[in-house]
Amino acid sequence: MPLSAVLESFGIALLLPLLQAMGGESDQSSNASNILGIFEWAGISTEPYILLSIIGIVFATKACIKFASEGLLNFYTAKLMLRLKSRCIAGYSNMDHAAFASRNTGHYINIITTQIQRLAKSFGFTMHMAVHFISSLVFLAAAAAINWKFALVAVLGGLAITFPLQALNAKVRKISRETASEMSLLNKQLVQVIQTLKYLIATNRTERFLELIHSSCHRLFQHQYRTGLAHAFVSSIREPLSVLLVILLVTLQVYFFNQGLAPALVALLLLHRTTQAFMMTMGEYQKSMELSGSAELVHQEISLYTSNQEPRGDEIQPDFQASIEFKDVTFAYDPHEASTLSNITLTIPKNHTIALVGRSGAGKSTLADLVSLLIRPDTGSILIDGQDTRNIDPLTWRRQLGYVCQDTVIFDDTIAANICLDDHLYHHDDRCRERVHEAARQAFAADFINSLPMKYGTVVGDRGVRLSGGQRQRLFIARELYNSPNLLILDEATSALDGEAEMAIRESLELLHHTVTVIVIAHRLATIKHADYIYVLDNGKIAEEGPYEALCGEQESIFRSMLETQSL
Ligand SMILES: Nc1ncnc2c1ncn2[C@@H]1O[C@H](COP(=O)(O)OP(=O)(O)OP(=O)(O)O)[C@@H](O)[C@H]1O
Repeated sequence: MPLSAVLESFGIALLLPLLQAMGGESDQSSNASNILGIFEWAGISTEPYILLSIIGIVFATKACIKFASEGLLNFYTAKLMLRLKSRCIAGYSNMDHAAFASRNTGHYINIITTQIQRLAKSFGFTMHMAVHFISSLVFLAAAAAINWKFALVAVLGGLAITFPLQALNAKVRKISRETASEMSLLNKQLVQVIQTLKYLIATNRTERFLELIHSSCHRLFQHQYRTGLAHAFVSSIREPLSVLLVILLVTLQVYFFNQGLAPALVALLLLHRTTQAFMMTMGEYQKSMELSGSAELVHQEISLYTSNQEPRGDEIQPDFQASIEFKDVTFAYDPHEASTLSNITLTIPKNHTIALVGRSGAGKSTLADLVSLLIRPDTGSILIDGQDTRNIDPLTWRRQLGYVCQDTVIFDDTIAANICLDDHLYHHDDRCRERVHEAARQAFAADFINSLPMKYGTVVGDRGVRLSGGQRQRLFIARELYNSPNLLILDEATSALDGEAEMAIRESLELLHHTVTVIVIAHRLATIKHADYIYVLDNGKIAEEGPYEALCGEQESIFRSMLETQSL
């Protein structure tokens, strides 16, 4: 793009011999002679109509270069956005679970959708700024070649206006940071309200949350208004400053310099372009400052996920042939607080069903998260087939797991896609279709699916909003069974089901007995009656353990009191 400034300067400089010829100045300035000399050397006629045609060609070429360079810049801006989005998504998906869970959904949506887009825009403004700055130097150099005194005055004038604008830019930068974090807050509140809207409307509690959203929008409006004002200020002073410089130079020309009219006019024209290019540099700088908060936020985010990548012990890819062992495992979510799990030692033999029971908050789900390697022990070790999980590739391990967690995970897609995660495969692969139907039968979901108007093609809505709680749980179980896992973790997997449905699923799962390893977490003790071995957790420790019948025989035990409260 500076090439277009070179061309424009050349085009303007060509006016010098033209004006001198038209004004009848017989004694041409040395600059005009130099320009004409170049033409004569190249064998090009210096007739006025030839000069005018060349000026036309120069400006047309400049327009083509501008079009091509803008196109290229847009391409690289879009590419930058694409790469950043892909890198962030990949970075988040490989992030340590605890670090990922420390931020809310709104924050991640804000980074990936809005902040990266703003950063890419800021990149575009920075590139424009560099181009305008170089162009202003080119115009200035051309003006200096024609009239160095004018150019010197223009440089001094430019420096004088730069300093006051710096203070304005610092302010814009501060507002930009505030805008970026306000956007995160607004997204967080929006996601929260949208996810809980049904409850909020049903209990008439929308007002408080809408107020929060409204005040966040209001703060954003103020930030936007203030940056807009600063931007308007810089763009509106561009013209008067340029004209002021021209007036100053004309005054100097008349009273002090007293040079030929044609060089003075051409130098003025070039300096006018210099001022404009310089003010555009300032304008683009300010626009990029308006978005600098987003660039800082994305940069922080990249550092955060880079330094919180999940540990990968890639050497060993476990096949799970024998057992999972916990050896004196201790874990705390917060290193400054008491441990959530302490001195856990247990063994889960392959193809056995193990149950974890205990009061709410005892640490059962935390233990399941340790098994899936979502979190890692602070002390002690977890071994799979005798291999320390620190050396194990977590992805290979997780591929063998089925995990029905408490928060039912349903995608806004068809029933079939919710089970096999690939609607196309379901429709084009008979084997896949059979497996989907089989998994639905095992999860006691086939009947309700077949009663739906579109059966397996029914779209279930956002988080399965068009299904009942029990239907969602059965669909979730069907997905995990479809994958034929080696280890199935069922964390309150049947809590939303009626007695009949729970019994049916239990019977289905009993068919898997001794073919799949199962960890069942349940409050209803009837659910775990057929487990091979039961661990009772209390306050993060294993308080009792043994087979169901043995635990039933204990007096004054936690298990016993749970049995009594459930009248079993
Ligand atoms: N992501 C987390 N960050 C911080 N603390 C957590 C987190 N998840 C759980 N906890 C805390 O760890 C403790 C054990 O939680 P956990 O979910 O393992 O209990 P649980 O036995 O499964 O309970 P429930 O039966 O109610 O599901 C609780 O005190 C809980 O507040």
